[in-house]
Amino acid sequence: MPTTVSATPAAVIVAIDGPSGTGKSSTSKAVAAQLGLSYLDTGAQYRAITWWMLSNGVDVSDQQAIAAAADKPSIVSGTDPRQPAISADGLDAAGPIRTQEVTAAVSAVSAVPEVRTRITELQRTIAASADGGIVVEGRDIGTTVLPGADLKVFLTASPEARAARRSGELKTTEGKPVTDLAATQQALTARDKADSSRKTSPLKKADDAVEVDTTELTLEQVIECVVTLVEKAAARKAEGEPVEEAAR
Ligand SMILES: Nc1ncnc2c1ncn2[C@@H]1O[C@H](COP(=O)(O)OP(=O)(O)OP(=O)(O)O)[C@@H](O)[C@H]1O
Ligand SMILES: Nc1ccn([C@H]2C[C@H](O)[C@@H](COP(=O)(O)O)O2)c(=O)n1
Repeated sequence: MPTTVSATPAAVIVAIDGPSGTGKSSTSKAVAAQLGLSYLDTGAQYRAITWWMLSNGVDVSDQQAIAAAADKPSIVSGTDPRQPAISADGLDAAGPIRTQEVTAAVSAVSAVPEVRTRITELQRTIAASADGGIVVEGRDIGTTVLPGADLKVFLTASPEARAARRSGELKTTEGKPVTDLAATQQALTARDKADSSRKTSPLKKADDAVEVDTTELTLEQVIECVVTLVEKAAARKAEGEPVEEAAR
């Protein structure tokens, strides 16, 4: 992650969406750190509520049980891009939310409307209190959570590229590296399908989002591209141009 912090001319709200493994988290953290913005990982919030449910005996195959428990845990997110933090009922969830057990259950939990209402409210509150601007990444930020964002970016990449990126970092529950590329790609596309086909707030590119295909780009190139888009959006915002213009 770059260490230089350059000044943005206006406090911008940036929405970064896209399927799994397209580079949303890596890009969002680096862009926020470079431009001195706050950062919110909304996937981590859905993962944290899923982890809480799994740890507290909620049957995650039962939509009604999930809905009934949606308001119970306290989910707290840090917004420092250099030290992302997430807790559920005061317990550090940063490690447990990345296990395969949580990854396998998170699409089902996050599809339940009561969960989405709860987490969306939390996200809007955090974004509204980020006085210096914020980069919020997820699946429905540009379409549902922050439709008035100053800049919307939709990251894509081929399933093969995403699986190759993911397989380098995944661990089994026993702590062994995941080496089966085909299985990784299958799990990733299955999660995308579930996230894109759910009724409430599916994964979807906002009409006014800038699409960036990262398949052939290095992470550094993607970061540079998004930094430029944010700087342009911030300059337009400072000049008082309409929000729709800022997102082009
Ligand atoms: N352009 C790129 N080239 C190569 N590797 C990349 C690129 N972008 C991201 N990566 C790597 O791919 C992996 C997944 O990236 P990241 O976690 O940022 O994706 P994501 O879209 O946030 O995924 P998810 O939605 O599943 O959390 C990381 O190991 C990251 O370093
Ligand atoms: N805005 C969001 C963010 C995430 N989700 C769901 C769908 C994902 O499969 C899951 C985990 O996200 P990740 O950590 O992989 O980015 O959370 C969502 O529905 N809406």
